[in-house]
Amino acid sequence: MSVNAPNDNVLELKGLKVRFDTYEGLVKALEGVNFNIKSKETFGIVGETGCGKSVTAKSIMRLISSPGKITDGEILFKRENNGVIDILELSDKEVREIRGDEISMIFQEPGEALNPVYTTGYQLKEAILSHQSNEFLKEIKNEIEREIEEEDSYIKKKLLNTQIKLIKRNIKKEDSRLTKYLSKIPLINGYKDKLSEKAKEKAINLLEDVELSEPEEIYKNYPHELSGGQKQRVIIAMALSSEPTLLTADEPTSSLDVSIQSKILSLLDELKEEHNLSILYITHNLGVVAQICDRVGVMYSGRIVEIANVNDIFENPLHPYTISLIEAIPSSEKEELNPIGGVVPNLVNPPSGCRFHPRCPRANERCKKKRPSLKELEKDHWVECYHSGDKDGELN
Ligand SMILES: Nc1ncnc2c1ncn2[C@@H]1O[C@H](COP(=O)(O)OP(=O)(O)OP(=O)(O)O)[C@@H](O)[C@H]1O
Repeated sequence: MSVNAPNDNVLELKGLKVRFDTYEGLVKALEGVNFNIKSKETFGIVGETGCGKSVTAKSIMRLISSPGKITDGEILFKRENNGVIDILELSDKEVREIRGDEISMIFQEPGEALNPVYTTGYQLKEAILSHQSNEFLKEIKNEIEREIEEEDSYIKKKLLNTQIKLIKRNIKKEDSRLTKYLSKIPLINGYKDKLSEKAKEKAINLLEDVELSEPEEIYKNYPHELSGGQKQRVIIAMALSSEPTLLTADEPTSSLDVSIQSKILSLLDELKEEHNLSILYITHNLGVVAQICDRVGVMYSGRIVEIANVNDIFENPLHPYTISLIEAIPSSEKEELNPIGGVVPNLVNPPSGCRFHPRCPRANERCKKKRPSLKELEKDHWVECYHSGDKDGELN
């Protein structure tokens, strides 16, 4: 299904709601999330633990499983052919075609995403072949056709022609007994080695792209032989192997030490340019937001409460929650983090009206009764607060 939304957005979330049916009651995890990601930008989602960052990322990939359910909203995604689809309207098969292909993801724990039993090279090659084997098979077919033109031996020509027939069957994913049988005959399955060589070549290039020195060595290593930073670079290489349009990154550096974290962020920034990527970057760390994001959405208790360019968020925060988050950053390494007063709301019985009102220094009766809507108070600066922009008045 194609939806018309002609603009520069790669992704647009509209009114997304997610619920978890638990023994404690219905967890209202996302309560109408709205934001967009433009082509080739890094959009950050920042907020305290439990506010709904990961649930948002998982919803985009349709990875919310029982007891969770997406109950409302739209997730509009601009495909490589420029058609816009609502991910929530797709069949499971259609979603699988997009997930890990046009939309890739990297997660917090690099170790968990790699299989300890296989070498990194094998895993990377498999990832490449799962998306690109047809492209490689077509290249190999053309190469064999050129070989046939130069070949004098009748028998060799015959064998090469049989290889071409087999390649065509593989491109069409014909899984017949004949295909399986022919694929086992050494004289006509030479294309398999060529396919493997092409995937290896691409894997080594990707390992170079993610700036791993000695990529040939890394290719042969098992995951346990790599450091945390090296593993995360391999994961990024795997995520890029399908040449995605959108990369979702859920706290991918939080388990790494600070200097490696910073290098990975710089790498992602470079890769965004080289690979024409848009990135959704999820973090609870405003320092990370400052380093990597172009725009940011501040999330509180299942709502995006402020969206702005990264400079505006730091220099002119308008929502009282964003202001508290920024004030919580210690001004020197010696200083402790200043925690935000109050507690993160219970999502089974969330506060009425604006969910931040119990912790907000500016809350009044109106905030308790009715939730404000997200409004553009300054150019490209959206805020969901009755008091933002004017310390005394009520603008919204
Ligand atoms: N499988 C689940 N079952 C029940 N509730 C869930 C489940 N997954 C998430 N939730 C609820 O959804 C809310 C949002 O969770 P989410 O993982 O998105 O938070 P987060 O902002 O990513 O936090 P963190 O930074 O700690 O990862 C949580 O408060 C939790 O109550």
